[in-house]
Amino acid sequence: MEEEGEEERAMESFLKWAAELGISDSPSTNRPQLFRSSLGYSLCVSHFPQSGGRGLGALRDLRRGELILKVPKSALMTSESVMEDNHLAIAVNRHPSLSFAQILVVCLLYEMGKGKTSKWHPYLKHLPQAYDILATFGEFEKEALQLDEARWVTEAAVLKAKSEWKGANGLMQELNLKPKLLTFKAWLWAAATISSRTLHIPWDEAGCLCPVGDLFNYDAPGKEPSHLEEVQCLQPNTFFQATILSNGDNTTIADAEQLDSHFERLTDGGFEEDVDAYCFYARENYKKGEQVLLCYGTYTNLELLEHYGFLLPENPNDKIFIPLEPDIYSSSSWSKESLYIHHNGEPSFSLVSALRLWATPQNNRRSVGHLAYSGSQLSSDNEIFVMKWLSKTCRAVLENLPTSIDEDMLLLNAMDSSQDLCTFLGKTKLLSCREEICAFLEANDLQNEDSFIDVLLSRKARRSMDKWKLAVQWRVKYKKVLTDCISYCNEIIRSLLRMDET
Ligand SMILES: C[S@@+](CC[C@H](N)C(=O)[O-])C[C@H]1O[C@@H](n2cnc3c(N)ncnc32)[C@H](O)[C@@H]1O
Repeated sequence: MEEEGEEERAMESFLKWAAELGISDSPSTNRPQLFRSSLGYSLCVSHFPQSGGRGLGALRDLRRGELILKVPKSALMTSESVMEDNHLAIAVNRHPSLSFAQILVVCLLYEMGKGKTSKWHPYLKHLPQAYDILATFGEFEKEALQLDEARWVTEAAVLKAKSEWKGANGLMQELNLKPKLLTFKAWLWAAATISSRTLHIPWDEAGCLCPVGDLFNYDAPGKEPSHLEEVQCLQPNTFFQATILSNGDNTTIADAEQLDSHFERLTDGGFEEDVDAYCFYARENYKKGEQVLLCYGTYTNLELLEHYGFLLPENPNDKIFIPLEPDIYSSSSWSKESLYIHHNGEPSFSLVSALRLWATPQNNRRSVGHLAYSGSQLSSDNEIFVMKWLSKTCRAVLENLPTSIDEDMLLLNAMDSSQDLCTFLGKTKLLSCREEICAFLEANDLQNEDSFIDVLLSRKARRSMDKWKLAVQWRVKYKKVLTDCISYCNEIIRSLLRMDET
């Protein structure tokens, strides 16, 4: 309780600091609460346990397209703004081979090293202490992903982080960073902060850290109405419209064009040169109390895990890849990346087309190519062969995995309902994934029976379990897509056989 009160007070002082920098969720520049808090008119900081934890809630009904938050350029933490510190700028310039991202990581660590004297101290204090992006996964959590595709992505992420850290080491030594800030652990923390919190800016490909603006949790794209609906939906009194229409006669073509270009970026947000600020707009209508979300981009669940350390239970942009024979890739001109299965189990247009061609005798492929590329079935026999092959391949992948969806679900249940290690071990005693549980204990130095006396998990073990849980959630989603694909194929086979009979 006391802790909560303290957290609230700390957040209040952060929002007051943000207001002093001109960050505001109100269109009016002379509202009474100015300099008291940057929020309070449209948004408030709240907790949403099911979708992202700390986030921003609507303080009133919000209309799609309405400006809800503005963060002036001077409040953004970018490499450029941190390098106003001459000592840092001179040192960075001596290392021209570093990437934009490496420079921003060093800037963040450098600023952390300043402690209370940093201009951004109130902001830095509120950053998460730990992250779950794939680069932070250890061997155990990587193995728990079970699928090669995911293990490779994890391995590559870890290697990339290590090599970027090593590459920036010379600069960090020159800057005399405290030993704690020179470690790979500190680098991973800063790199994960950059990966999961930066917003796009036109002048630096590493992006910017945006106080308050980085409190929006993620919503997947894909359900926005068309532009036409957007126009109808906008209220004439929104701050956004007031800003552009105040420039003059709203019937001029120039204004109409300006309006069009504004519609392009209406949902979510972006840096706007004309107001020299990052502006955020409501991406849909929100009722008072609902969480206001931001779309960071289009990501599969594996990409969300890689860059942001979470996944969506229902992700309309999820896709999975299955192992395909080399002949399949070479029998058509579809790219490898286009041959996947959608989140709902339907094979992609290109995958079906490629399989139809591959299942056609080589000497006939030329004559049916135009049909296959336009998405037509080639024949009932060809279609049944393709669907049977796809269903068999999905089943083989499922059978080769060490655990079933049901076992994974039991494991997830045990994780969710156990407060301590003894309970967890009791609940998982009869599960067939004993090997995996032993690997968790080993990875966290918990094999010794004595460690069970201390029933509460160490911080390290709790962090490992959080990542383990994400890995299991990811593999369950993968397996569900395979199962749905098998059902989809079987349904098509059944309907084709019925048609053949009649
Ligand atoms: C830009 S921050 C958003 C604010 C963040 N929740 C905080 O407390 O600072 C992005 C991070 O929030 C979390 N997050 C955002 N959207 C989420 C969602 N829909 N489900 C679960 N976690 C989410 C992830 O940890 C992600 O890396």
